[in-house]
Amino acid sequence: MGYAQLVIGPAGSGKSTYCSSLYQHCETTRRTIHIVNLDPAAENFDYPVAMDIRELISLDDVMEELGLGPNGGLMYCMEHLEENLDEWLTEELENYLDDDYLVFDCPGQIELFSHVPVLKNFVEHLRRTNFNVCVVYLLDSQFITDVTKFISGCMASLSAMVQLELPHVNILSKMDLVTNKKEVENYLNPEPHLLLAELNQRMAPQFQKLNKSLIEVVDQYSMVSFIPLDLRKESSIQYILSQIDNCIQYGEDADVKVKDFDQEEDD
Ligand SMILES: Nc1nc2c(ncn2[C@@H]2O[C@H](COP(=O)(O)OP(=O)(O)OP(=O)(O)O)[C@@H](O)[C@H]2O)c(=O)[nH]1
Ligand SMILES: [Mg+2]
Repeated sequence: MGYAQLVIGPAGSGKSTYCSSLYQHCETTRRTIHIVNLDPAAENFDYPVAMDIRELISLDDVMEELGLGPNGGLMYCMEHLEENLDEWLTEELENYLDDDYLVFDCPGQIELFSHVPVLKNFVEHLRRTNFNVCVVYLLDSQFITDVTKFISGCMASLSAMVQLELPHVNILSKMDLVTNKKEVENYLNPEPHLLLAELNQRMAPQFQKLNKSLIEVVDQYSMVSFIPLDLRKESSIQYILSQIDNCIQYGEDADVKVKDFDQEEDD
């Protein structure tokens, strides 16, 4: 069994920075993780790159040869990745054995996890190769200064959740930049009825019914929960990692054995 995090979220939300901080954290705690670059447009890395999509396809070549712009070029690269899952990914994964822990640093184009099947097929491939996968969705705390932005952030995360159908951890990144901590903390675990009241207050009366449905959707998918990430604090990274580990049952082998044993005794 292998373990993997798929780190996604809007452009600039802090995915690559999160990956490198996680790497550093694991170095200090003497834990081995491997970071994989899935962004064909990435150029500088603060972490050792274990696998790299740029070895499969070059964005510059694609843009030049096909006359595509940066976003169209990226989508082309990702589709190329999808077509080469069986060859490229399978081969690359052969370097990783049982119990290895991979973290995939994804590009920020929202289409990738909203309406093209690339990442879905990617994770299905990982799961077939016996990986436990968790989606780590980063949202920039700078963008949730009011309820409308918060809901829009939730909806984007939700679209990833329904597409990928994986355990899902929402993270509010860049907490060190937040000046009004109280205001943001209100959105970490908000009461749905308070969100609704706030939304109704912000918007014209004809949207009340829609607002109610929106909040219900978000609430029923248990979306309204974000873990704050403050990279200045080791404890913050540690906590997030432990939540994710929990989702993918990393390090629970010992527990599982104890449970099996107990069960046998009960039977
Ligand atoms: N202050 C602060 N800045 C951050 C933090 N995380 C990321 N940044 C900055 O935000 C910018 C974008 O960060 P990246 O890690 O490149 O974001 P990304 O999600 O990988 O971006 P794309 O790959 O382009 O989608 C950079 O200038 C980072 O230095 C954080 O926790 N605190
Ligand atoms: Mg990045």
